[in-house]
Amino acid sequence: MTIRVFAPAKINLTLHVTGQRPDGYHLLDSLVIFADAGDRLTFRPAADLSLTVTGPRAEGVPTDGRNLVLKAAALFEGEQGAAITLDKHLPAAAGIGGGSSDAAAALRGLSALWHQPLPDPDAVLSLGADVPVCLHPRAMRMRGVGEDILPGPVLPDRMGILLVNPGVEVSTPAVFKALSRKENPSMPHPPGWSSAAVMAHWLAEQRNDLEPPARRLAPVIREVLDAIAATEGCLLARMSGSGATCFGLYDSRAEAEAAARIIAPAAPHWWVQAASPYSTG
Ligand SMILES: C[C@@](CO)(OP(=O)(O)O)[C@H](O)COP(=O)(O)OP(=O)(O)OC[C@H]1O[C@@H](n2ccc(N)nc2=O)[C@H](O)[C@@H]1O
Ligand SMILES: Nc1ncnc2c1ncn2[C@@H]1O[C@H](COP(=O)(O)OP(=O)(O)O)[C@@H](O)[C@H]1O
Repeated sequence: MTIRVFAPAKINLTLHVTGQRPDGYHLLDSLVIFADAGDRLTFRPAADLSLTVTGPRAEGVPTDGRNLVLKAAALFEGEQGAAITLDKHLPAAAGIGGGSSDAAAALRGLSALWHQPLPDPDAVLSLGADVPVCLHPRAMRMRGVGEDILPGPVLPDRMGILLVNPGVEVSTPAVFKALSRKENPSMPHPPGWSSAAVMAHWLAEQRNDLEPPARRLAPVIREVLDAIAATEGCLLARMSGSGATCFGLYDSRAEAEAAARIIAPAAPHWWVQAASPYSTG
């Protein structure tokens, strides 16, 4: 028996930082979607627990107990075996939740393999603020420090996404620390949208509050945003999470793919990926 779980890239279409808790964690209000670009995990029965990391973005990803996949496995009752393979396609520490999405995929895969319920919500949150939302890979509104999640709006039938990462790792705590103003307005209720253009118009009124501090720490983010914004048909260019990955929105996947064909050869060291929204339905 082999269980396969896809771990899609997370995109913060908006990221409003609305306050800070006494323990230092920030309060967020974020519209999150997922892309059909991501990592692939397989789970097979085995006497011992093991993790093998493969794929084009495997380099530098920990294979020991620091890997969020093994941290997720440790939340289940008892010591059980599984041979886990993580086929890594997403850049790490990139603001698109690669590790968090892997952790959520591991929770789902091991729950099925071991016939155990998912760990309780506090345990899931202890893996990372992004892990609860990654357990529900569809349009979601995320609040609190990441634990308060509810279904988001229905996305337009047709839209294209471009993801671009300049290969610079940005530390999430460092970006939060560099944020000058912690109390910013929350996001209005996201309505449904009839098209990607109408959606982008609404999103343009919203913000990623982590973009200015991330740009100060990694000025190349400005170049990435400019490159995306200059492509034909780009409706919105913004950074995701704490960066440095930025996204572009387009009316169709074909337009996102055309933009990727412009940017990739001009910046061979950047990770450039066209995608569509991912949804488990
Ligand atoms: C900023 C976001 C937005 O979706 O995305 P990424 O840039 O990581 O993709 C997330 O909140 C990140 O989630 P995640 O990466 O799981 O965070 P954690 O491991 O729990 O926390 C890393 C560090 O970020 C800071 N942190 C994180 C979440 C939060 N609500 N407030 C914070 O201040 C803390 O300094 C914490 O030590
Ligand atoms: N499965 C994993 N994939 C990627 N990084 C991981 C994984 N498990 C642990 N890590 C560690 O987590 C850190 C943050 O990775 P990631 O979740 O991809 O970033 P972000 O939170 O910015 O989206 C990395 O620096 C890496 O060392």
